Amino acid sequence: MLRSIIRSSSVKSQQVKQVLVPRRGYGSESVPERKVAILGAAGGIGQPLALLMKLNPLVSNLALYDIANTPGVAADVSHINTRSQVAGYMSEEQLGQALEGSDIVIIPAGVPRKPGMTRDDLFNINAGIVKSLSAAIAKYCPNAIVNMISNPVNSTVPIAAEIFKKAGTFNEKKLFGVTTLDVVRAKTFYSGKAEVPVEEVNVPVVGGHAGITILPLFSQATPKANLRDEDIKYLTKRTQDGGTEVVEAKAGKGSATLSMAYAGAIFADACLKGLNGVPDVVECSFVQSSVTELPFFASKVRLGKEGVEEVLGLGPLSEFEKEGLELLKPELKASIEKGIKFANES
Ligand SMILES: NC(=O)C1=CN([C@@H]2O[C@H](COP(=O)(O)OP(=O)(O)OC[C@H]3O[C@@H](n4cnc5c(N)ncnc54)[C@H](O)[C@@H]3O)[C@@H](O)[C@H]2O)C=CC1
Ligand SMILES: O=C([O-])CC(=O)C(=O)O
Repeated sequence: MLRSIIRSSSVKSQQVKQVLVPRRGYGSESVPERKVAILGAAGGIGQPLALLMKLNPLVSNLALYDIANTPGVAADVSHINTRSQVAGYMSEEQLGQALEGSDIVIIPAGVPRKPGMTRDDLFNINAGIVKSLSAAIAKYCPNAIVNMISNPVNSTVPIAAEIFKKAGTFNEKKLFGVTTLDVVRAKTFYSGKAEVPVEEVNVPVVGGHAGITILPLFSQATPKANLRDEDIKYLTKRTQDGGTEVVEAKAGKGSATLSMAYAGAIFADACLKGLNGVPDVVECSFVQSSVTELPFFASKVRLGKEGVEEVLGLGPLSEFEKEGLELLKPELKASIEKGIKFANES
């Protein structure tokens, strides 16, 4: 069995060291060493995400962990001539090594949906996976930022929070549910309808990451466009059903992987920039929140050296968005409570 750790070259000390890395677009100022671990790195999301993180000049060490197939993925990615050292880890006894010294842990481990399933239908399998990975994070890299991709995000983030609380390591500034794909979709769909250049579009998406809990705020979308109410309704529904659109198109072969890897890489890059002290890095994410009465909620978050610097409010909402907000609360509350209960009972 392939159990050996694959390294492109030996992984250096995990201490944060300042090194001079001149990169186009990043200036030639010193860039600290940053270790990023991906758990579930050999999966549909994990592989392209590993590729994209290997291309990120802010990463110095890339640890790829999965229960199967990581040596091949790590060997493959490690040949790319970019800054980071790549190491592959497989089997539970190597999980500690994969995690140690990590600044950011990205978790796309778990099963994806098939047609006809909701994200909550994944709870029975993925809740246990997230629970055991969170326990390992608490043990081996308690100060790392965690980017949770595994579904149902509305429950897996509360599970991780409870496991960290039990271990005495919970830091609400460092736990993020990745909802960036909802923003990516909202931007793409808005650009098409509003006929504005997609690279200029900004749309906040708040709430959670499942069905009606996904609430895009098209009233705040820029560049402004005078869309009709029926267009806003259509865009909202399409954003909420974006995941299902891909699940159905893949017809049993999984859910969004490539667009998710892109979204995961965008969000991890934002976290790295925040850690490195780049000012005004703002992304939407599902975090511990007092923006509503719910304990976790997705909204715009300013990222800084300690993770969350500020959870931003919702801003002015249209009547349609206010209705959507009230409609989503019971479902999101139930999903959060389900996660908390699971973490504390099992
Ligand atoms: N947050 C979001 O916006 C999105 C979340 N997802 C979710 O991401 C998750 C992964 O999706 P895919 O990559 O398409 O699935 P996949 O089945 O292709 O890959 C999952 C990987 O996780 C690994 N894995 C399973 N148990 C593990 C464990 N205990 N430790 C480490 N690795 C483990 C598997 O070996 C596999 O390689 C699913 O739960 C999916 O619903 C998918 C798309 C968007
Ligand atoms: O829909 C799914 O199951 C995967 C997902 O979260 C998404 O694509 O937004």
